Amino acid sequence: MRISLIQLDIAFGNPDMNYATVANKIRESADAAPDCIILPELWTTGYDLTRLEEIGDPDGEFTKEFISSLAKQYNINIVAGSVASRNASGVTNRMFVFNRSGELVGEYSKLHLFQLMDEHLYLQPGDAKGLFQLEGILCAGLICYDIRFPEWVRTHTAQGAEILFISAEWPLSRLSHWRALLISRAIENQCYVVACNRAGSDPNNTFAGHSMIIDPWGEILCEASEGEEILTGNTDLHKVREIRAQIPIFADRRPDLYD
Ligand SMILES: NC(=O)CCC(=O)C(=O)O
Repeated sequence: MRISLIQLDIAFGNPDMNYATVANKIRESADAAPDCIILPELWTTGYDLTRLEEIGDPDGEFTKEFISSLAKQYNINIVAGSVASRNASGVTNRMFVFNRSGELVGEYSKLHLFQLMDEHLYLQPGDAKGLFQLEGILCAGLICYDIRFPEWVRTHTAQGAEILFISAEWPLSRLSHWRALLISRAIENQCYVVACNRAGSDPNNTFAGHSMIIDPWGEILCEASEGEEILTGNTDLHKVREIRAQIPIFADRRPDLYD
């Protein structure tokens, strides 16, 4: 699968501007003929958390229609990062995944809320895994802080996920953690890690960029710089199967003793 990661700056609290930017970036990405595109976390609003009741997308409906039509128009699978999706019980940080026909094939709400950026004050946590199929490949969607929870990531790969799609707004001050955690998740799960971060700053943070694709041996196949960039790379699923056969960690696990 050929994948483009759209590492963009996000206009703080300005969904209209962000939808327009994303439509342009997806059009631009299509030139590299990717099978799949991924966007960063909370790309419609950024971390304008105090205004999410006002600017969050009701049930994610506008975002779903918007992304579905772009997926169809360009014949590309889209892992649509995450958006603030609001309903009667609150706002979730929610990822939507569309296939080339514009069908919704996956949804995931961020499970672990990041207190350092006040998420626990404004967001409701998810309660379900982020597994979905794209082009016959079992994939998992995760959001930013989730990568600090290897036990959560493992529940997806133990069920067979071969590509982890991670959308993030990860600050520059912890860039070393971002890189180390992503490489670790790839090695320990023997899977591809496709991690799309944002660029730029908001009133509270400067973000790291450094989106990347990591192979199941832990090698970084491509890595963006700090600024806005569209990064494209290829995954080869044979590599996942070869490494899982060579070092059979899933067969050798002892989950009966892990609690
Ligand atoms: N948006 C996030 O979840 C940020 C997570 C983060 O920065 C971390 O260090 O973890």
